[in-house]
Amino acid sequence: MAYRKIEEYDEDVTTGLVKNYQQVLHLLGESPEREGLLKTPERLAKAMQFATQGYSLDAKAILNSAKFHEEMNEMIIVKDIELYSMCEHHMLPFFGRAHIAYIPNGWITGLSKLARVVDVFSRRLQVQERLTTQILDAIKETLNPHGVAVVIEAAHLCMMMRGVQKQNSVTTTSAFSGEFEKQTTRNEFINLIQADLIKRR
Ligand SMILES: Nc1nc2c(ncn2[C@@H]2O[C@H](COP(=O)(O)OP(=O)(O)OP(=O)(O)O)[C@@H](O)[C@H]2O)c(=O)[nH]1
Ligand SMILES: [Zn+2]
Repeated sequence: MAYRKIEEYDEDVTTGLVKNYQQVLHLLGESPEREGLLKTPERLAKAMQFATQGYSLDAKAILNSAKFHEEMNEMIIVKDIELYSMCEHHMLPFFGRAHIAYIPNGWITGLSKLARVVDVFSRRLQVQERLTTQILDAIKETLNPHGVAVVIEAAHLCMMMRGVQKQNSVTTTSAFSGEFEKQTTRNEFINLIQADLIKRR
């Protein structure tokens, strides 16, 4: 199933998580019975299922669901796709933006599908490096383009609110295939994602 309505939370998973989160609250010195916390285990159970729904989504099915034949051989870029993921080491959020480009080879996909693929792989326990290559591989394997480029810039809460406590560091990861392994193509992509052609808010 390519799409899943997020209202459909798994009852068994929710029940299991609720029990465990009650215990977590207790171990952290809280009273799960106090008014403000009564529904917190259930809310958290649903929030975590939302944040990990990517496991049940199929990136290739999503890209294939709007795959069109088109003779176009220029670079297509969708940039500034916001993403929220969780690092697999601390289960704390990391968030930022993905920039994706590909050069078609007879097939294009719906632009929104590229953003959906970012969600499919973000909504899991991740490291930023793997997130970057998984997005690239899904596009490469589905569209067989002349090349794919993915750049992700993100801030990691595990480096901000705890641990090394650096508030301003940004991590950039990139993955390139095919034509984007050439310096000139890569530079064109980098220049275009840095350009502000449309004035934003
Ligand atoms: N490569 C990579 N590392 C990440 C990512 N997210 C978090 N980390 C790092 O995972 C590492 C885990 O290191 P450990 O030493 O096992 O954990 P820790 O004792 O909590 O480390 P500190 O965060 O340095 O306090 C840390 O250096 C994190 O910054 C990611 O997306 N990619
Ligand atoms: Zn972390």
